Amino acid sequence: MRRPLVMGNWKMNGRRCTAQSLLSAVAAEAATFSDVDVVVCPPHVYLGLVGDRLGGCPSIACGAQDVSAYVDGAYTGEVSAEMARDMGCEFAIIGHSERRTLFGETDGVVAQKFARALAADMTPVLCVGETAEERDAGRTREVVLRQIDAVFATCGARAFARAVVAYEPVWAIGTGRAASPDEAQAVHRDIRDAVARHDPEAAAGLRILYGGSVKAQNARELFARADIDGGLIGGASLIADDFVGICRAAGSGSA
Ligand SMILES: O=C(CO)COP(=O)(O)O
Repeated sequence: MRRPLVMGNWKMNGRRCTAQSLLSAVAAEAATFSDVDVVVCPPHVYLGLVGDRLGGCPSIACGAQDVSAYVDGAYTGEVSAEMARDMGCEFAIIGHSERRTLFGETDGVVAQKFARALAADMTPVLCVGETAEERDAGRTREVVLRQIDAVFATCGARAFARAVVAYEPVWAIGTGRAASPDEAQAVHRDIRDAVARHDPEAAAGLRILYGGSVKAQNARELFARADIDGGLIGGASLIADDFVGICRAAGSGSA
């Protein structure tokens, strides 16, 4: 019922030439994952280039890694949701743990950005997840639900009617240590139940991605779980063969 979604978050990596060759290699294989929605999220400065390149490949969409909490105005260095939308972005990653920890984004700021993405007619991809310390203290559920609730508080009960959630345990990002399929599934279930308490219809259709050390080797087992609807991929999204393998693993075709 929920169409699988795989997103590549390039983070602050690449140059024009590597972006072009990566996109060409992924686009050339697009027919092998035609039952999966695929989105690439380059650094803002390369959005135009990526948009131009994807013009010939309608099955791969473009997303922003972040948007400003403000609308257009005197905010030096910021990029508004409206600008990202104007450059062809259909999705916006919101509240990635690197933004939360390295750039001090609070739940309140994250909720504001989520609202801006919606207002700009983009699909916000809300990242949630606990740190290693929080996990060790048995606080995973509490932390993740607090992050979800902050968005409901700002955006209202229908906040997730057109949105995606990405569960990215902080301890799994870039460490080579992914959550086990069972562990991830349990958190995804908690997230869907939490959304259902406000909006049962949105919860049923909500795509919940898993992120954190997803590779072509572990993707299929993760995506096979009932509430894992795809992945948000960091490092492996920079390597064409790996990213293509993950996209195929999300679909019904063979890897
Ligand atoms: O942070 C991530 C995607 O947003 C995950 O990164 P890795 O896939 O490199 O662990």
